[in-house]
Amino acid sequence: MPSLEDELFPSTPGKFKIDRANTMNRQFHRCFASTSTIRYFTASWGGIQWEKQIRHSAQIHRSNGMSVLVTGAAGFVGSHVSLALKKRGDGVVGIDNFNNYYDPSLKRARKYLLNNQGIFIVEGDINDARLIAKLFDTVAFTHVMNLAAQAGVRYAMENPHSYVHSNIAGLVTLLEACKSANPQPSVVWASSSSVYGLNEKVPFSETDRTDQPASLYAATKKAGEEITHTYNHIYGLSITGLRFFTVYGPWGRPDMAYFSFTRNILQGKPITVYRGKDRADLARDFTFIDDIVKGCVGSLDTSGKSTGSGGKKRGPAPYRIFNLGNTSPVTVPTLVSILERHLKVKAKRKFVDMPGNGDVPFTHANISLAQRELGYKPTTDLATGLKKFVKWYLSYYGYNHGKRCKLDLFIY
Ligand SMILES: O=C(O)[C@H]1O[C@H](OP(=O)(O)OP(=O)(O)OC[C@H]2O[C@@H](n3ccc(=O)[nH]c3=O)[C@H](O)[C@@H]2O)[C@H](O)[C@@H](O)[C@@H]1O
Repeated sequence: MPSLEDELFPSTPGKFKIDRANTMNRQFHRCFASTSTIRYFTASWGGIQWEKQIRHSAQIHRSNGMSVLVTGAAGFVGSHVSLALKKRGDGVVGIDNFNNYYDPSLKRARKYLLNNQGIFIVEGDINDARLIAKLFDTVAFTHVMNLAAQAGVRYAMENPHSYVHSNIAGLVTLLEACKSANPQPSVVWASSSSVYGLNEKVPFSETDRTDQPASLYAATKKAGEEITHTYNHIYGLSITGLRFFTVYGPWGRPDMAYFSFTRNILQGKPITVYRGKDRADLARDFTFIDDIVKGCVGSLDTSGKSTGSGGKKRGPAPYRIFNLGNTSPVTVPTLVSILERHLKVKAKRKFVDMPGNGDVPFTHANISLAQRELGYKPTTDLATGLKKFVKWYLSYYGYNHGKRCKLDLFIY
């Protein structure tokens, strides 16, 4: 029988001790920032004690291990990847700005779990060049896993500047630090399936055109692919960009459809199901978090070295882009039916024509390149993955046999 921690963080085989009482005592407040202003929390950093914690967290506990700076470490993918790396003995230091795009208490809960495993998360923004430089002064990171980003396709119409802030300006600040670091780290970062935009050729291959983004979000991710290319070309940074396909699972993002549908279904509220042209169902190549974690770790393991020093390229370095999908698209109405089955509650569907807000009708990944180069092989179908998500959701938000439990807020 799987342990509680395996259920909470299924991507991390083995035993982590988790304080059950504390991780359960949490209430959900809101989905994401209701105004167009994202709050970026600033925190103080530096000092002997702080540096000691960073070094301790970055310590490697296996031969040929790596020390990885994970940005967005309190985020969905970031927290899972950090734990998986730590678990196998790599050194991990996290950074996260804990913004309020969605309920920050969920990010705090993830941080709490990571802290319990000896992972230190710096509260700060990747736009803070002094902070990033300080981190590189303190630790010679072998790898950077950049998962800090402004996510969400439709929110880009509400708050376009937050996408430029994190996905472009923040990325450049981070790459500047990487290029100047000695030794330079290898960089793996999160792009998105949304770069395929209006591409109609299926399944989507890495060589397909990506010059027709349908949202500003997609445009900033595509810009990231071009920006990282220049750092590879000029400075010799080893770069791997991962095009994630609608990642879902336990500890996921409340702004995503599977998560908000679950909440509404349980609360007896209607859910809005978008439909495409001629009332066609929309479909996504939903990919389970454990599979994504394997793809991220495989990318770090095969990244190859950066070749620059003193800010100068000394030879060609790897530049790679991979699809990380499931190769098995599922329609949104089917997603809803699976949730109904797992929740044992009927959804109140409201069908609406897809608004022109950046959505694309379908995604479908060709993963043969990742399979060949990374040994990437997704193993979780949507029904199985959603079952794990629902189980986590019910325990995290304190549902008990259909009834909402009254729980205290957890104070960190
Ligand atoms: O893979 C990706 O590239 C992207 O996947 C997701 O974006 P999306 O696929 O739009 O995921 P959801 O927001 O969860 O939407 C899933 C599907 O549900 C539909 N949907 C969404 C919300 C809603 O209220 N109703 C509804 O039918 C959407 O149109 C879409 O077809 C993430 O939110 C992005 O951050 C990520 O980069």
